[in-house]
Amino acid sequence: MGRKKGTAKSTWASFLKSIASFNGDLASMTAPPFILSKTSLVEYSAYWTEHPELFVAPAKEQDPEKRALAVLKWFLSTLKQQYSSRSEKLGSEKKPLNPFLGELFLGHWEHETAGTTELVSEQVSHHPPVTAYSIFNKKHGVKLQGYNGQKASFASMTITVKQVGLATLHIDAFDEDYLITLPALHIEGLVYGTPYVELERSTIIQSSSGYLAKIEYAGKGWLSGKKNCFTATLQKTGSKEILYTVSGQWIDTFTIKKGKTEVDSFSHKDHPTTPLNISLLENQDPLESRRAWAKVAAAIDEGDYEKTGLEKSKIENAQRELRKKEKEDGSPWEQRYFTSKERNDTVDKLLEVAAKHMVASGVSAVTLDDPSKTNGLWVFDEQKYEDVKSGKRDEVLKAAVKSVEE
Ligand SMILES: CCC(=O)OC[C@H](C)CC[C@H]1O[C@H]2C[C@H]3[C@@H]4CC=C5C[C@@H](O)CC[C@]5(C)[C@H]4CC[C@]3(C)[C@H]2[C@@H]1C
Repeated sequence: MGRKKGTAKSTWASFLKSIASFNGDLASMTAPPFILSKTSLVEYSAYWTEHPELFVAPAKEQDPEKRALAVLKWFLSTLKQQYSSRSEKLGSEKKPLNPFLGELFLGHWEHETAGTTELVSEQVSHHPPVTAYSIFNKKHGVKLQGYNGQKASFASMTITVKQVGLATLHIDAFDEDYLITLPALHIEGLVYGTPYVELERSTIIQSSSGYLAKIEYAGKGWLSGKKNCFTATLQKTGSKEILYTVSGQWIDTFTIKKGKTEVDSFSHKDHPTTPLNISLLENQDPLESRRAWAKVAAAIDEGDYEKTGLEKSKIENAQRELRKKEKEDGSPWEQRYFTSKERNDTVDKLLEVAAKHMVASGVSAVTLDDPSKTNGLWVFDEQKYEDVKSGKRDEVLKAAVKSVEE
């Protein structure tokens, strides 16, 4: 794009000055055009399963300890795509498009051994922005669902992001659940104009079968001056005995040890990701992300930032009109695939076991998000999903789409 180095430097410098007056709402930041990504945040749910073979591996483990280890290995394999794939593909972290309420991202992965893995991702809240997702592989009976939002702050030239939300994995064959908490992150490299994500503090995976994994994240100058490092341990509920330790870089290679013996390792260069299949734009529902943002994406590709702004404000104004109308009619927007609940006994039970286990096994507490304090828990509604598929909700959906398209 026709951007002279000089202008970029000055726009980036004025951008950094603007962040200093940051109010915590990432979406409201007007980032300079070259940092804008044409990808909407609603697409980020796909990063959980770009290695479907690892996602379904736990369902094949008869031994509960090895199953818990397989879940930890899958989780660790998702971090590179989640937090570093833009830097890798685009040269730096980018600012995603801020999804509108009801925005959808639907797709599926086809893998020779894992079979079909389906993705449903929906922007269930706009103020504050919350994305909910359900990813399931029927052949192996593995289901992941979760939701996330972000609380951001800015200090000493660094944007720090605390993630709000959580994920739960269910393995049908063993009727087993895993609670997964989300890492905090900060954006490094802002001053140099090449921002990238560094994860921080720690997260846990607590299984209903009584295994607790804890992952501690660290950046440069911690392990060996390398960035994006972590160490992880797997323990049995209440026991101080460490069953496995995992360490390395989540953007590259990590090894799994039982005591001093290396029993497994994972390296991204040996594990290419499986591409996600999504429908052609003309076959997509008007609320599907890439169809809805097509004009904005084209303007960003052309480097025509004026047109980008114009097309973006068209979508944003239509949304504001819609909210106003819903308020007048007293008919608030209805989420298509997800329902908000105050409590969910699976999550409550796992949060309780995790908290007890961390005390009993001397694991220093991590921030266990109590869902009720984070504007409710968003759960995938299988009935809503089947009704949409069977066409039972066509009338409702047509009305919703019509209101957006007007
Ligand atoms: C807003 C100021 C601005 O544009 O600064 C420019 C810089 C690109 C830094 C801010 C943006 O950095 C992006 C990184 C995004 C997170 C990356 C991965 C995930 C994991 C996923 O499962 C959930 C979403 C999450 C947490 C992304 C949230 C949004 C982040 C922080 C983008 C920032 C706007």
